Amino acid sequence: MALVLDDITKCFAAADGEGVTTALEGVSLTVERGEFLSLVGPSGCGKSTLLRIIAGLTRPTTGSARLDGAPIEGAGPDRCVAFQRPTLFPWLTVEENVAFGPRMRGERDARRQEVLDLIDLAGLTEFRDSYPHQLSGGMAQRVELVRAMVMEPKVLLLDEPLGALDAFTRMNMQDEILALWRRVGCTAIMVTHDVDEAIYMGQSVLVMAPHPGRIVERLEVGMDYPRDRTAPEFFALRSEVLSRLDYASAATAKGR
Ligand SMILES: Nc1ncnc2c1ncn2[C@@H]1O[C@H](COP(=O)(O)OP(=O)(O)OP(=O)(O)O)[C@@H](O)[C@H]1O
Repeated sequence: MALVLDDITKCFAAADGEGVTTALEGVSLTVERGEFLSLVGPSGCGKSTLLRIIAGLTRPTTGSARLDGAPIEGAGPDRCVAFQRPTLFPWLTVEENVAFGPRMRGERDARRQEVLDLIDLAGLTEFRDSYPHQLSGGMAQRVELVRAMVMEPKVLLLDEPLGALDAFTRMNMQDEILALWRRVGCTAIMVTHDVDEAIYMGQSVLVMAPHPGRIVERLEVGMDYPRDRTAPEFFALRSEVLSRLDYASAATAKGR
């Protein structure tokens, strides 16, 4: 079974109060269980709207979204979102933040070892008793990810999770996210503005265009992990994604 989006359209009232913004039109997509999909496209092409529909935070205007055959009708513990700006509870320690979900489910004691293991895997054991304000941006982002993963979601939605980090931390975090993804075995869908990151991490890269928001192309990466960013296949794929994005940017200019 899989995540299946079927001919989704999403319209909003336009910001000027007149007319309609078609954030998504005719979006059909199947993501197999355990797959890692990267999503790239110019600003306004509907990436976040697509994630929000999968998360169940927004309903499509027409079309349907299903996970393992069941319609997505609202938020649920089988889908977790990790945001660019960590949304940690400032009054809880790292361990308490990660254990928050299990605690709410009445599983705090039963899942304690899992919580500690994930904290360890994210390299945060030393900071288990620290508070969010004592962490660097990269560490806080790792806690955000681990906090989502400990819920063992079927689908992990990553909305530009590394956008706020410096280039060096970002590259390390890409490897850490991949390690966590493999460990948890969930489906991952990640929005990014960074083409290299999309290719380095995703098994496929979905390129979108705006006006109306739609899928232009789905490119299979077909390289083993860990990927070599300097390999000729990597360069070739980057050119391919960039040329599709050029097409998408031309659509942006036309829509303005
Ligand atoms: N709640 C809303 N009300 C009205 N219009 C909206 C709403 N949410 C999104 N839109 C519009 O839908 C379109 C797609 O927005 P969305 O945020 O999904 O794009 P995006 O690709 O994630 O952009 P970015 O890369 O800048 O985050 C945009 O034109 C946006 O203005």
